[in-house]
Amino acid sequence: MNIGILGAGAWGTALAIHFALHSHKVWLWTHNVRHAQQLRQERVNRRYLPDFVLPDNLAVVDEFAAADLCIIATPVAALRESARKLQAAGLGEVPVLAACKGFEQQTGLLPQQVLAEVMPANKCIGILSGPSFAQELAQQLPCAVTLASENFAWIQALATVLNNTVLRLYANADVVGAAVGGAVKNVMAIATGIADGLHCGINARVALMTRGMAEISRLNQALGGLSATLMGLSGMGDLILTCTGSLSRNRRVGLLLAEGKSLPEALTELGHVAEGVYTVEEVCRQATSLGVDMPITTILQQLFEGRTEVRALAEILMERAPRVE
Ligand SMILES: NC(=O)C1=CN([C@@H]2O[C@H](COP(=O)(O)OP(=O)(O)OC[C@H]3O[C@@H](n4cnc5c(N)ncnc54)[C@H](OP(=O)(O)O)[C@@H]3O)[C@@H](O)[C@H]2O)C=CC1
Ligand SMILES: O=C(CO)COP(=O)(O)O
Repeated sequence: MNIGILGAGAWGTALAIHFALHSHKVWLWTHNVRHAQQLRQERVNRRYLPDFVLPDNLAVVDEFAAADLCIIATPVAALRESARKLQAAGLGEVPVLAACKGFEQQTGLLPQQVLAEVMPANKCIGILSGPSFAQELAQQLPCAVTLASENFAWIQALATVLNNTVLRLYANADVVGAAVGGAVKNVMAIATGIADGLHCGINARVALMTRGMAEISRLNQALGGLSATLMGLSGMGDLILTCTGSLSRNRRVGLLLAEGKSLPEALTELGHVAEGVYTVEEVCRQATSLGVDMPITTILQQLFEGRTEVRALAEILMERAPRVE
């Protein structure tokens, strides 16, 4: 296939390298012209994914070229703008996947809903989600992810075409469930990072992950996603990876907060996007309007707004009234 990838951060670059190594012809675009020049000159993404050479069949472009599939791998905050650029370039009906995880701020839309708004004539809109650290995919280590779309015939065919011995793709028609799991697990990764950084122990980590999944399930149900999807790669799979894996940037933010860093300091030190930070506010807004109880997300919102301190989090969560499971 001819695959176009928007966003030359860690994830866009890893996907581009992976698909190029598996015989697809790939173009990679970044909004940052100087970064594009550096990529073309050195053939290595020094800023976001060092140590991996860009294969010859991967072109770093300034203008979008024709494509059979476009993948938007920018942060969610840049998804709408990137989709608009595709639409303006005449690629608005090319099959498209969002590879970012989160809710759009202000609108509260999930990635596939943003794409549908910007590209109303596109019949093939989906998301790529699931447990997948960029570093490991770039290394060509085995990985399994979810491709989800309301257009199930298309997404199933796409999963078959893209499937290879390194990346196994599972098709799913429940795009809401897949996107909710992918978005909110980042919030739980920040929470477990904090707990681990404060040496609360493994019991606490697993309690947060499990009760985190309970609150993700409540939100998912209220938004119309299926609970079965949360048992899969884009739900439980990505929750486990991100809450326990040392490569997770969201988990790292939690660890830095536990060290006493402020949120801006933690994000500067990270140098990458941590979507959970932006997801917290939107999830709280939706949870309130839908009447969904999300105590872990709510406590993080209080922390980010300076209404509580990192050392008080465990006590606040543990002091809540007993509930049934
Ligand atoms: N890294 C990973 O392992 C995985 C990440 N994801 C998801 O992929 C998405 C991207 O993450 P990741 O690549 O890791 O992030 P990074 O922080 O590594 O890179 C972000 C990239 O987005 C670019 N960008 C920022 N603003 C814009 C904009 N307005 N228009 C176009 N591009 C922009 C940045 O460019 P510049 O800095 O030059 O401005 C940079 O190239 C996130 O939603 C993340 O959750 C999903 C699975 C795995
Ligand atoms: O989504 C991811 C892996 O599936 C990446 O998580 P982080 O953004 O926390 O690194």
